[in-house]
Amino acid sequence: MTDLLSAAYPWVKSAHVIAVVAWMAGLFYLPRLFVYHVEAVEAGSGTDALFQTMERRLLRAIMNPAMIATWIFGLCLVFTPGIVDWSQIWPWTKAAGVLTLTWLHHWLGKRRKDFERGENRISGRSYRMMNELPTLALVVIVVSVITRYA
Ligand code: HEM
Repeated sequence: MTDLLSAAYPWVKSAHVIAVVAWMAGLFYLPRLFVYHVEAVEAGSGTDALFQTMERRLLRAIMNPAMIATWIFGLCLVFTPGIVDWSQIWPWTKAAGVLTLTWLHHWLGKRRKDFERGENRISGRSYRMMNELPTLALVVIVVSVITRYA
């Protein structure tokens, strides 16, 4: 099994980064849709229904599969011999960033259901602030994997 993972390493890493890009696109875009949904759309209108469709499809067709693929390929990389040394710091800072993004994904999924029920309680300003979280996590993750500081 570990031989297979070593042989597939460049392909698995490529698939991992492709999945990451798709996931990040959704994590940046969904809270931005929520900002406009709160600030510019009247509840119960046709535009409300259109936003709900865009939000549901973004989450189901892109973000959920991309998050799952990122995790599966990422864990394959973790189990590839010689790639991760847990005595170093970078895997832990990366893990903190990844857990933050995974939490944000689930939080956004719950807020999408609130919009669907017409029960959103969160302001556009708060969604704007949440929109900064993926940027912060991305900086931590990319610096961790690229610099691989001790
Ligand atoms: C979901 C759980 C994740 C796991 C278990 C995971 C694990 C890994 C591992 C073990 C590597 C291989 C490092 C190497 O070959 O040097 C890697 C590479 C990489 N990961 Fe992740 N990762 C995850 C999520 C993410 C996320 C969310 C991002 C970006 C936001 C990301 C960005 C990258 C990049 C850019 C590389 C390539 C680094 C390089 O080749 O130097 N990963 N990942």
